[in-house]
Amino acid sequence: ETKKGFRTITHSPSDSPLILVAPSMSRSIFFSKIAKKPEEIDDPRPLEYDFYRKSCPQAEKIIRSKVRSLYEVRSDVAPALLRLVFHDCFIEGCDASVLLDAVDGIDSEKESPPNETLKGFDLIDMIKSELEEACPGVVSCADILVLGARESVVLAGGPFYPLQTGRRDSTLSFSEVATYELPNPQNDLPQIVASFASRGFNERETVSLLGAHSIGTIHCRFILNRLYNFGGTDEPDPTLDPQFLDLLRSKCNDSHTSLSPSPLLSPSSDDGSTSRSSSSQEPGVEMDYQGRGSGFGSLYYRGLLESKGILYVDQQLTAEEKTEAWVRAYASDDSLFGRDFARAMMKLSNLGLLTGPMGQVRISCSKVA
Ligand code: HEM
Ligand SMILES: [Ca+2]
Repeated sequence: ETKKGFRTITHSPSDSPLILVAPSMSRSIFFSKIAKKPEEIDDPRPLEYDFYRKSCPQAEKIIRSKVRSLYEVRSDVAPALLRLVFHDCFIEGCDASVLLDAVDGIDSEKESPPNETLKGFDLIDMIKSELEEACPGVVSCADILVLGARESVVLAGGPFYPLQTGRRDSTLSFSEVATYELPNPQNDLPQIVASFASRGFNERETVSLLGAHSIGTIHCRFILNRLYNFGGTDEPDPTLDPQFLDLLRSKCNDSHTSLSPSPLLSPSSDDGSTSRSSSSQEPGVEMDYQGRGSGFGSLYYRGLLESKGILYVDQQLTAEEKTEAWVRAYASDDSLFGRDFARAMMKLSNLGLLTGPMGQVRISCSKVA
């Protein structure tokens, strides 16, 4: 129905009167500015599938192929990008806040103690620079993070999951929040459950997300106390399988204790002995320590059932029946794990949405535009 160049649109059966919209107005502007129900007026624009289809049609393809080509030459690409998205999304949502550098003496999340060993910032920069060449100023760092992590999961043998895009980048870094709200590897089960519940994840989702610990490396500093001096006892963690204890001790020997004076016993204190640049030389244990090849998920959970969890926090998943039941389920059913992990990753990737007109699209992911 046309009336002097205006289309008449009824946007919902119950809504009246009709609203006149100029044909040139984009659908998104129309829906975000005019057609919202009163209680939704301040809501941000929702994410969309292939948000960049007009503004940068190659965006998702560029991200996919760049992650793949980096992965071919560097095996640590997948774990680095997967961990990065968790540390971003868990703190004030998926807004690339974790990527910002400190400025003018204001601390950055990057430098907060739980993020000291985060890797992959250089990878994000490489992906971003290709996108900037193709379509300057269009693709957000927050979208690069979630899409890069999805590609990493697939490359590591995990499930594909659909993701919408259109996230925008924060102008703030939340260093204090990261310090206190990122889970700690020494947390016990009630602490883990409470921490994930605060972000909307139930126990089943929490157990499935920890399946991310199927890939990557754990630096010795995170497990030394379990191996040599558990809870100040001068003894190892009694719940560790004895043979596995020997294997871990062979990779992380006692002399490391004096090299890195247990940041874990005082988790939130920065003892200054650990910098990102040195962590790559630090000894560690491969999550896939037996080199059993691909097996994203089930091998991790089977390890837990054999008391071979590497981090204390991993082994805690078997501490109570309610979560152990999910560990058992995932250990024996790959496709159940794949479905649950995919769904939980989608949920993680949509935490705390920052969409237009809020936030910005950074040009360099480490700096506010
Ligand atoms: C209770 C929750 C969690 C705790 C306490 C935790 C803690 C840790 C710690 C201490 C490391 C070793 C870091 C290092 O040695 O440099 C690690 C590695 C890793 N974490 Fe988690 N994590 C948790 C949940 C998650 C989740 C939900 C994901 C992703 C969905 C994830 C992904 C990873 C990955 C991929 C690595 C390997 C990183 C690499 O090799 O570069 N973690 N985590
Ligand atoms: Ca964030």
